[in-house]
Order: sequence, then C-alpha cells, then structure tokens
Amino acid sequence: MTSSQKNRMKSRYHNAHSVSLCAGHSGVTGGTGFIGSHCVVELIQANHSVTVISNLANSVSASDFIDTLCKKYCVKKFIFSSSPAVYGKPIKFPIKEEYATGVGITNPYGKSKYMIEKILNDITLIDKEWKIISLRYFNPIGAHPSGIIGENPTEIPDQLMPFIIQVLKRKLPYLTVFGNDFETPDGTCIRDYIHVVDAARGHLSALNRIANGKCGGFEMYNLGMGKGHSVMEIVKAMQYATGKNIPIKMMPRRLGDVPCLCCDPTLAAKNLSWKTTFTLEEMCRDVFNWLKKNPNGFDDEEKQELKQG
Ligand SMILES: O=c1ccn([C@@H]2O[C@H](COP(=O)(O)OP(=O)(O)O[C@H]3O[C@H](CO)[C@@H](O)[C@H](O)[C@H]3O)[C@@H](O)[C@H]2O)c(=O)[nH]1
Repeated sequence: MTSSQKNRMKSRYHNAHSVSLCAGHSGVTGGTGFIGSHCVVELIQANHSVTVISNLANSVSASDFIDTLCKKYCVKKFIFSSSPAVYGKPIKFPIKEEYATGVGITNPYGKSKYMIEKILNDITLIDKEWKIISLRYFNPIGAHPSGIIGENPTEIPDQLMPFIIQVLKRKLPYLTVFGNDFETPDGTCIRDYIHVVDAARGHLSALNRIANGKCGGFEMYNLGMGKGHSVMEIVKAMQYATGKNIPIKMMPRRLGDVPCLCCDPTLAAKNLSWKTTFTLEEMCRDVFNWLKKNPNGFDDEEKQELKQG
C-alpha cells in the first residue's frame, strides 16, 4: 500500500460512522464528522434521542463499533455506512444493488467496506434478531442549509469539494484535477453527488424501515441522485455559485480512481421512500452559504465580499 493510499484510508476511517437503534434511542458513531453531524441533526428533528460517539480527533472504526459496543449494549439493529467503492470498477451503469461486489476493488477503503458488508450479512443469517441496513451512499457534498455545519477539513483534504473549499479560502493555490483522459465526455471522472442532508435523511428512512419491522435481515441500498457530474462540471457549478474563479492544474490520474460511479436509486425509493431533494446548484449554494457564515481563512476584503454574497 502506498503512503497516499494509507492516508486516504486513514482519513476515510476518520469519517466512518454508523447509526444504531436501541429501544427508540439512536447512537451515532462518528457523530461529529461531516456526514455523522448531519445525521444527528436529522435524527433530533425527527424526535429521536441521540447519543453521539466520537473521539473528536479520529473517530471509531466500524469494526471496533461492532465488536465492542454492540455486544456490550445488545445492539442488533443498525445502519452501516458503506460506499459505492464495494462495486469495484463497474462496467454497467447506472449501478444497481444486485450488481457484483468485491471484484476489482481499487482501494483499501472499498475492500474494507466490502468485507464488513460480508460479515454483517453473515451475522444476520446466523441470528435473525439482527437487522442491518448498509447504505452505499455516493458522493455527499453540500452543507446544512442553516450554514451552521459543513465540511471544515483541518488537513489537506483528499476529496473534491473540501479541496475546492480550501482553494476558495486561498489556503491552497489551485485545484489539482486528477486526470482528463478518462473515457468520459470531458475526460474527467464522473461521480453521483448528493447533498449531505439527503444522505443524512437516508439514515432516518433506513432506521424507520428497521423500526417498522420491514427489514428482512441484511439489506443494502444505493443513495445517489442517479445522475453523474464530472469534476469539471463541479468546478464550474462552484464558480457559478460563488462568483469566484477556481484555478485548476491538470495532473495525471490518481491511483484507484474509476472513471464513473453513478447509481440507480430506485430500490431506495421503493423500500425506504427516499430520494434526493437537492439539485447540484443547491448543493453548491449551501457550501457557499456555509463559507459565508464561517469566513475564517478569508482576508478582510474577501469577508466583506462574502457578506454581500
Ligand atoms: O483534489 C482532488 C480531489 C478529487 N479529485 C477528483 O474528484 C473526483 C471525486 O473525488 P473524491 O471527492 O475523492 O471522491 P471519490 O474518489 O469518488 O471517493 C468517494 O467515493 C468513494 C466511493 O468510491 C467513497 O466511498 C468516498 O468516501 C468518497 O470520497 C475523483 O475523480 C477525483 O479524482 C480531483 O480531481 N482533485
């Protein structure tokens, strides 16, 4: 494993979270992270009592959570945060849940998610009391529309939107675009971006399915818009939303990136009554709104500009 792969795996474990259900009470591991914190807001708004489990610096990995917390507190119902990375390098689009997983996975992160899904599936086969929903959410971006929570990386980020945020804040001089020679219309990678609030609401829908006794054991769902956007489309949408130029530098492909990940979200619509509600423009608007309310890193003149929107 290269050091960049290790870092990517490390930073993604930092973001790992799960949502569990125990006698009407929800526990969110990694509840102070980007997705976890939005889940906590949605759960509280839906009148759940919530316990947040986080070490604030790094977070708890999914496997630690299963081994220790679940056994101690007899938690047998929870949501696992999975990833489209379990599909490896898909050849058919849009990706459906029934497509093969585990073949051609290009990074350790995807491999770990795949292996944990297998273990969870086995657990539900052995003991019928376990009800687990694995959410394979595609690329969550955006920020809470209130502007109170959003993505605020402390280190140089790996992911596209936090990187763009750092460029907008002039903490980084330009966005490095990893590859413009993919088999896509503009040559840059295509991903299925969803608003982080939609991703959080997906957790709530999944918890409701379990609470209503409808979950058959181990189930997995794609959470995505069902529509892909390229890296350059995201850059343009963010330039439009912010009115700011985002300098870019073309670089070779990043190890492990697949050209396209775009899902079919109809199973989630059918069983979870879930679908995306925010457009790409709204995701970018909410990032900008969050930046305006959290202007640290901008100079005074820019802060003034941000205030004026
Ligand atoms: O500085 C950057 C960062 C990213 N990208 C590109 O932007 C796209 C999206 O990258 P990123 O935001 O890192 O998302 P993914 O690589 O698609 O990884 C996402 O998709 C995985 C599933 O494959 C998830 O599980 C991860 O959590 C999630 O970050 C990719 O084409 C990257 O090459 C750049 O060009 N420059």
